[in-house]
Amino acid sequence: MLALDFVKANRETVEKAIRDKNVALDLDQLLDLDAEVRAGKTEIDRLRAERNAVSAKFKDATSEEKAELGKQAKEAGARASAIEGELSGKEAALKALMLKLPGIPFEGAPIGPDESFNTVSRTVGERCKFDFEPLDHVALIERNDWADLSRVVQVSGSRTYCLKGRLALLETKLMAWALEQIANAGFTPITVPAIAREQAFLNQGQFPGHEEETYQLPNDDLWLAGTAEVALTSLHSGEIIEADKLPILYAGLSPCFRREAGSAGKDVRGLLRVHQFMKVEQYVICEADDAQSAEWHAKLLGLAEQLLQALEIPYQVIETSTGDMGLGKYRMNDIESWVPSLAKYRETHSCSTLHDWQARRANLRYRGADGKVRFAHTLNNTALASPRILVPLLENHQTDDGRVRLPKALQELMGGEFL
Ligand SMILES: Nc1ncnc2c1ncn2[C@@H]1O[C@H](COS(=O)(=O)NC(=O)[C@@H](N)CO)[C@@H](O)[C@H]1O
Repeated sequence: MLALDFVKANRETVEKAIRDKNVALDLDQLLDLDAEVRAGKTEIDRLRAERNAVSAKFKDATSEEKAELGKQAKEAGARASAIEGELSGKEAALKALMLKLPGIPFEGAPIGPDESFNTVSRTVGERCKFDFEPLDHVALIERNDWADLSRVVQVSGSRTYCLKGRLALLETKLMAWALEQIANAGFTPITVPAIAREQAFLNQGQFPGHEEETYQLPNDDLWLAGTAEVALTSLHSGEIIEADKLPILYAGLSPCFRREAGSAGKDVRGLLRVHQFMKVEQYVICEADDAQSAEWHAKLLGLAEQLLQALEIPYQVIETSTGDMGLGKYRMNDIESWVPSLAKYRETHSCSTLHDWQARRANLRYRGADGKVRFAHTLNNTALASPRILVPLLENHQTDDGRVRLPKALQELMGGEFL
């Protein structure tokens, strides 16, 4: 969401963001509707004032004057409620259009309609050269009986899995390890429900627009979130946070649910793209200061890179294009990890700065040191998401006899050199 006065004062910038982010939004229609709503409210106030002025004359009026005054007051009141009736529809339409206003992308973002315009910022880590034919993660799993990817389908349908044995243990320890690493960086570990109300999805930005990617619990008017970001964005909604309590830093652990409605046929083999997964999420609420947001963006990215370096997974950092970063983003850097069997880097992390775009939607405010109340800034990044991270982890560390040598950071966790 953007402030209307910002939109009016920065018309060109907003129009450019609408174009660069491929948003179907007619700014004239939005501003005309806003003008109609404001004119309607002014007219209602005038009519109410007129009715009050008329009523004030009642006490000194003669009986026939009273009849006339009563008629005038009734007419003014009827006119005001008629306008009020029209207004409620217009205000709902205005709110729906306001929710489609894009966050202004930062000037360094590649301008383009989709991910083909993304650029690589940096590549880190040597891609391993195997002196044997490497297996893909599914073959490694089957060889070591580390998951059930087939019989579970008759129970839970496609894109579901059971991790088994040491791989099941590894996932649980990985989540705890990631949570602890981010907690050691000063973030408060917090477990977060995937169950959330519709308003939380509107606040975070998943709605309107991505309802079909979200599992719904219609009997309870609830939905299942695909990321802890949904609940964390609304946890402090409606509060006015004191400046000395900022930044609020959360390391959010939650199950994540995604319908992957638009992904038919994509990544159908194995663990890359599933309906339910676990994720540790880095989340920041900070003051409405672009420099602070930029610092936190770099910090969140750095923490994710630290985890990947500890897991000894080669990766690259992506500068995401205006058309690919999503409606509310100011900036988004994905991190893509090397997947040998695909001979490709695949996204495992996504780091975003949103300035106050989510905070306006979530009514997330703070009182600055100057006493002024402002909307906060929010940022988020993946710390680790499993089972997707298991794909590069298993494949990059496999040995010629189909075992997996654990990176040092995990050997102690798992009590041995091999998974
Ligand atoms: N369907 C899926 N199956 C497995 N992992 C997934 C799936 N969807 C997303 N992920 C993992 O979750 C990470 C974050 O997802 S994201 O949509 O890109 N971004 C977010 O959710 C942000 N809140 C940052 O975490 C992805 O980088 C990927 O590692």
